Amino acid sequence: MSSVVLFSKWRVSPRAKNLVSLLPRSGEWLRLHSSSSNKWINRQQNDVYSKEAKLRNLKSRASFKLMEIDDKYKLFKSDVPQSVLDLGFAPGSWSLVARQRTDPSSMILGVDILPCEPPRGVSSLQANILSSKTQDLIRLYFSKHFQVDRLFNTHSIPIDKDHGYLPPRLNTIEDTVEREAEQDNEEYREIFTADDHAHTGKIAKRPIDVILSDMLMNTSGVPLRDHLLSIDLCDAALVTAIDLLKPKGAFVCKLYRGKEDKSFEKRLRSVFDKVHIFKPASSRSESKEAYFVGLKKKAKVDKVAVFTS
Ligand SMILES: C[S@@+](CC[C@H](N)C(=O)[O-])C[C@H]1O[C@@H](n2cnc3c(N)ncnc32)[C@H](O)[C@@H]1O
Repeated sequence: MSSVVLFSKWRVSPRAKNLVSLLPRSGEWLRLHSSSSNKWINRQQNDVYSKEAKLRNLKSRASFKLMEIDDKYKLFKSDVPQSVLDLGFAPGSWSLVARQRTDPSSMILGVDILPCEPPRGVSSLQANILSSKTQDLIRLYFSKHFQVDRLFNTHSIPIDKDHGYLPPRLNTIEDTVEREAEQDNEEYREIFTADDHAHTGKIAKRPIDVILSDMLMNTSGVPLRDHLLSIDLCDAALVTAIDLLKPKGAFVCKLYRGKEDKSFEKRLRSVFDKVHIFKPASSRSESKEAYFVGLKKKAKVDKVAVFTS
């Protein structure tokens, strides 16, 4: 029996008929959709920050938020190389500001769950920050003298007693050289040259100077849901900061505000000596977003205590 015959036997129930009558005709869908898009376009066109971003060839008005944060809290240094991690970097406005405001030999890595071409001079990783494997890849990028064992399963790493979580169980160049005779070298992928290692001398356990997070999923319009999802992303960024940010390092994190603000602020205070909540002038006043800034990361942080006390 063909599907056409089946379809011809289909009857619309009285209840379904009522529902169908509630649906707008196709032109109305179109009008609804186009009126909200028009609103968005008008708002963008009349917005001074959007105009300025266009004039200055910036990717988006979001650049100004980071500029304001940096003007106030001095995150970037133009005279010493820094390592900067930009979480939720797409489309790249913040990474571009970091690139422009840091020393040219700084390392900047953008991470986003979406595929995105990074700005020139910025590296990128397409990954979900909520996956622990992502942290390993970030560590690998900044610890440039490490080599990664291709067969290494990051999910089976034992917990490190020293600082709580994933230890850098990646192979150093010396380890690999020693084992070269007995192992097939094809199992290892060299990320950078041995010269980098000789130059740097020591392997930094926590290699990052500044961690930025502007992560947010599309808001649903249900404030509590959006707030709790935002808290999850902020906590993931904070875990990354506890594990990978240098002592005295700086942290910036966007939070869609709500009832959990205070507890997140408390966690931040147990990791950083100074904590500020900042709403840049370039952030729309009707938006529930604010930026939580942590400065001077403490030298010793007990991650379990941060999340349990
Ligand atoms: C507001 S946009 C960031 C804008 C960016 N700071 C800029 O200036 O161009 C938020 C980004 O967070 C990313 N994001 C959301 N959840 C994420 C997750 N779990 N892991 C990685 N990125 C995520 C989104 O894909 C989105 O690109």
